[in-house]
Amino acid sequence: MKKIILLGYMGCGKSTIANKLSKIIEIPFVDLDKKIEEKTNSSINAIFEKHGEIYFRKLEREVFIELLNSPDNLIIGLGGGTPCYANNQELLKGDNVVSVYLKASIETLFNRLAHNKSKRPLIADKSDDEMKEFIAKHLFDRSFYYNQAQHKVIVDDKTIEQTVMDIVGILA
Ligand SMILES: Nc1ncnc2c1ncn2[C@@H]1O[C@H](COP(=O)(O)OP(=O)(O)O)[C@@H](O)[C@H]1O
Ligand SMILES: O=C(O)C1=C[C@@H](OP(=O)(O)O)[C@@H](O)[C@H](O)C1
Ligand SMILES: [Mg+2]
Repeated sequence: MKKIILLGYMGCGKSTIANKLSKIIEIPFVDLDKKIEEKTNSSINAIFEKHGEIYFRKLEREVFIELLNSPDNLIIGLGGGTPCYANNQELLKGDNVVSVYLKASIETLFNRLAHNKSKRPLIADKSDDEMKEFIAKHLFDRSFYYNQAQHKVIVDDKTIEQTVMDIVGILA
């Protein structure tokens, strides 16, 4: 069954866009982070705090594979790091998978994340200056993995609706 996968850096809009896309194309949306939180009955912050990032990455891969193997058509919103660990990028190449990279500039990401960092353990404690540098370096490191996606949509200066319609166009 078809899986539409949205990937990209924290704050690029995976969760927001997937939610809206789901309503338009009438395919259910599952947010990988939310699924992990439901399964563990624990927040992403608490998982990082109690068990560390490596434990989270194992869990993330397990739950991602579980979703890919589900018999339903699904839109899956990944976490920002999902394609960058444990060879998960290979899972983006399956026959029934359509993967879309939501590509945002450092500036867009900074503007969105500056007020939305408390639930993101990798940046929660960073000052504005630290964040800018962190995002720039981290995005550079991760871009190799994001660019493995089959499709790319630039999200800078677009409304949620415009980005959703770009994806609808790709899926047509
Ligand atoms: N044009 C836009 N497209 C997507 N998100 C936007 C846009 N403008 C503002 N935002 C905000 O940016 C944030 C994106 O966060 P989120 O959807 O959680 O991203 P991700 O899941 O990729 O980390 C949300 O707070 C959303 O409301
Ligand atoms: O980039 C990352 O490594 C992470 C991104 C987060 O998801 P969002 O991209 O939805 O914020 C979440 O999975 C976790 O905090 C780690
Ligand atoms: Mg998200």
